[in-house]
Amino acid sequence: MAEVLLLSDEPSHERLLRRAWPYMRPHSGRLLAALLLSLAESAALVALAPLIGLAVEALVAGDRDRLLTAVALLAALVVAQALLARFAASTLAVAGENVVRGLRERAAERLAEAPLRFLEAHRGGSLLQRATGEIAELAMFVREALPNLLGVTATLAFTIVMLLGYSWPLTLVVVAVFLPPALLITRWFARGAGPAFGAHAGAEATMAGTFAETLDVREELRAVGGLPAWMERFDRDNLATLTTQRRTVLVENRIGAITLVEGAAMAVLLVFGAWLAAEGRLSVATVVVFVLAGRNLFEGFGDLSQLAGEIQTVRAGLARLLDLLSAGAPEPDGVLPLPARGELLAQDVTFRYERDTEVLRGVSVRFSEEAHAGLVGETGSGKTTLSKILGGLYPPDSGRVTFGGVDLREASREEVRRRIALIPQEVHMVSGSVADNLALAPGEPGRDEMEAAFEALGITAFAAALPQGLDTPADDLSAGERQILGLVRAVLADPAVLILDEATADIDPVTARDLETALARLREGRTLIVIAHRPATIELLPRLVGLRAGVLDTRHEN
Ligand SMILES: Nc1ncnc2c1ncn2[C@@H]1O[C@H](COP(=O)(O)OP(=O)(O)OP(=O)(O)O)[C@@H](O)[C@H]1O
Repeated sequence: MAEVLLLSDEPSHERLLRRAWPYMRPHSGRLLAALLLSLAESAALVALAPLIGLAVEALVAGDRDRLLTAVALLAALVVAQALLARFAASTLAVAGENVVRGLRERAAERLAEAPLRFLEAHRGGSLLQRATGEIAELAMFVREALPNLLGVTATLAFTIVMLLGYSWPLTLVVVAVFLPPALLITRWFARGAGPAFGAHAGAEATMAGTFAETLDVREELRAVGGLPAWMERFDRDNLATLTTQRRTVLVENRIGAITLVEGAAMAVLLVFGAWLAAEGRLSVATVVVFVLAGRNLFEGFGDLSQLAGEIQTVRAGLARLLDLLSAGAPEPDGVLPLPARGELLAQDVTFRYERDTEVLRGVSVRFSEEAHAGLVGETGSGKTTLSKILGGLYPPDSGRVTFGGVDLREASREEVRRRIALIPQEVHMVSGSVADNLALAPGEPGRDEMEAAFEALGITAFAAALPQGLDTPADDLSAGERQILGLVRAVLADPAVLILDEATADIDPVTARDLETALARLREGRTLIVIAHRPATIELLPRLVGLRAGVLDTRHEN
């Protein structure tokens, strides 16, 4: 099987920032401005304590002028700090939201362009969770926690530098009492956090997958009475989510131990500071500065630890999102043009959806220009798979498919779509009107072209009978009507080859006639390959290609 990169349930958290940088680079100017504003805000916050110290000194010395100056500066600094905090937060939020928007666009692009095998290998809901849930988490973090994170980190660094300037022995004692145990606790937290938060994100994605599947298989579940068994499975997924969440709470609680260390460090600061002051080695004002700044220090570290839980959640989400962005890379597009008409040839094609099960083995078949043929065989023999490979939707694992002598893998996807139209048994419509769906044809045709296509296929009566014409909601159409629209969409692209998986769903006689009329017109001057289920269709085809358990069945060669 062609290698498909699979998403990991708990992707690596290594070098996350470096891996995310390409998505941040376009907004680096604003991010830098936000960083500078944040640094300025932190500097203003840290400067409050020394200013209060100055005021205390002036008060003790009875110096009224100095006291007034210190108070005026304090007032100015408080206002400046508040303004800077506001600007920093809003600039960072805008920059962060732009980064998140870019990530969202890339994720949507990836899902739209990812190799079909990649999409098939994963549950739709879990991919959706990565592309939406993880991004929503990231957006929330950017808006609410990131400004705080930057501010607190800078405040901590500035506070330590400032305190060293006042009294390095007292600073060292405080740092020595506080920092080692606080760091040990943080490490203890971080060690458990990666796996705990990663497992929780994985469990949530599994549950999202089950949720999405519930909607996909709703009719089958009700028809076979499978709801109780399905709900049991959902309950299991739900319980797994709860269990992993409990683990994250336990890990988060580890960080609470820092408050004990905070208390001990403050006590040491007071006792040692008072002793130094009593010895005359420190002024009372300096002790006041230490007590005020010490609070900044401890609270800042406490805030950082609180944020650590959110950081871990967002790291797990970011890792899963980056995993999606790197794993779901589209197959490289070819560059060669395809001739307007030509022979379609499969040579020794082998294909597996999953490892070890060969669905097609050494299939070689030739469809000359304008040939009409039917693909027949028992259910599961590989007809649909061969049609998708002939249509260039999946590359074969070995062998090749050529059109007009050009390997489809080397041709541009756009050219392949224009030359070979594939109409599946069940044509899915996107939400919107008939016109919205026809507009998906190559070249984005307008309404005039759509009407001309109905006429060319001889089914203007079909178009006229649609309740709201081209504005009829596509959801309201039957399987047969959707397949007719598939043919109309095909004629809009004017393909050289038409591959039709004949609808097996019950089609009313009027729709069946319209379908036959459209097909009869459409086949003129083109290669037509029909996966034929109805004897009436098989009879009309001059050649049959048979498949049996993934190999050509020569009994049908005529
Ligand atoms: N997306 C898929 N992932 C894994 N296996 C698949 C997938 N699609 C088809 N298969 C398997 O490949 C084999 C061939 O399926 P395929 O649909 O090509 O047969 P078919 O002849 O078209 O059958 P039918 O007439 O019922 O549509 C079957 O065993 C099927 O279970």
